Amino acid sequence: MAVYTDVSPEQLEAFLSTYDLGRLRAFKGIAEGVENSNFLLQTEAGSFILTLYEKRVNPADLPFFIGLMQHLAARGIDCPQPVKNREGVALGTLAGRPALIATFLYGTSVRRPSVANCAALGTALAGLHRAGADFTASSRVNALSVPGWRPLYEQAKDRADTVAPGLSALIADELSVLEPAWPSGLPAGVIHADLFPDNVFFTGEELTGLIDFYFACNDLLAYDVAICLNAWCFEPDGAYNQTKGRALLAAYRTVRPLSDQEIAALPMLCRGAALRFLLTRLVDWLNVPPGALVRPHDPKEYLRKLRFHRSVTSPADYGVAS
Ligand SMILES: Nc1ncnc2c1ncn2[C@@H]1O[C@H](COP(=O)(O)OP(=O)(O)O)[C@@H](O)[C@H]1O
Ligand SMILES: N[C@@H](CCOP(=O)(O)O)C(=O)O
Repeated sequence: MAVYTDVSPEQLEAFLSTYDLGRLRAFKGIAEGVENSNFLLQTEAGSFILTLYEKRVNPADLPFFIGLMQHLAARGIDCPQPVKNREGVALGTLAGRPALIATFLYGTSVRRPSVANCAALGTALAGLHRAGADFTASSRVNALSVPGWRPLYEQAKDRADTVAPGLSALIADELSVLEPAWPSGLPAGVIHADLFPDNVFFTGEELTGLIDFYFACNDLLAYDVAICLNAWCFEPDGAYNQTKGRALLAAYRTVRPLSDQEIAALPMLCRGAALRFLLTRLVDWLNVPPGALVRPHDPKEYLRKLRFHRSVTSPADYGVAS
């Protein structure tokens, strides 16, 4: 569950009184999510999401995340729109935490994405990349790109083999391949960087919302595509589903073409994306605080994906032709 900070009705009423959202009708904590405390608010003006930012979010990054959501929403992307208080300010403080009220998005996330869901995701991802192209008000370095991986490995290497035999050596080998060969010079811009199925809402087959922009940053656009191929196109048995990959990539390319260089780099980018999530999951898995209510994500899922990418010989294996 993800409510780390309790908020009393009195605190919330006082906070809400600085907004033009009417009186509070109801509020409840949201169990999903792992990073921040989220609440569903019902006020006289409708439904909203209240987020209290917890320890892993750097307050210095909040203007980037909030500015980005405002920018994307203004360009027609279905993402949470930060709500400003009567003084025109979106970011406030509640229960000692930085706090944001944002618009509520309708729809539900899918557990097992279909081919049609993958295609819709590809279209939405390319739309997000295009809409973010002129977001220049601020920028954010991707702390979880190549330079961030080795420090994570250092934290995990001594105990990695308790998760899977040989894992420590395999990660060391990956780092020695990826660090010197990581693509450069590809088109870059704002990426979501965590557009997993739990962060995408559908109503039927229609994609109705993208949420959780708290890993967004400036990085290679094709790296975001690689993150999504990893998150959307593998089956529960660990097999890559080329039909889903083909649908995702083809839909993406109808909105934002991929260059030959980006396509050629896909195998390396997919490997890197798998390693990035393997590493963060591994560190979290090995450091679950006693009594924690949040269940860490399984690092072995990303180990299986990484093994697939190591066996890839051509971008065509992902369902794309250059
Ligand atoms: N704007 C929104 N509209 C509707 N539901 C939302 C919205 N933002 C968050 N949620 C709900 O809150 C849950 C957790 O949000 P998320 O941003 O993924 O949290 P975390 O960053 O803590 O992982 C989501 O799974 C969703 O159910
Ligand atoms: N998507 C990441 C974990 C981040 O969780 P989120 O709830 O903030 O999307 C993973 O699967 O490892």
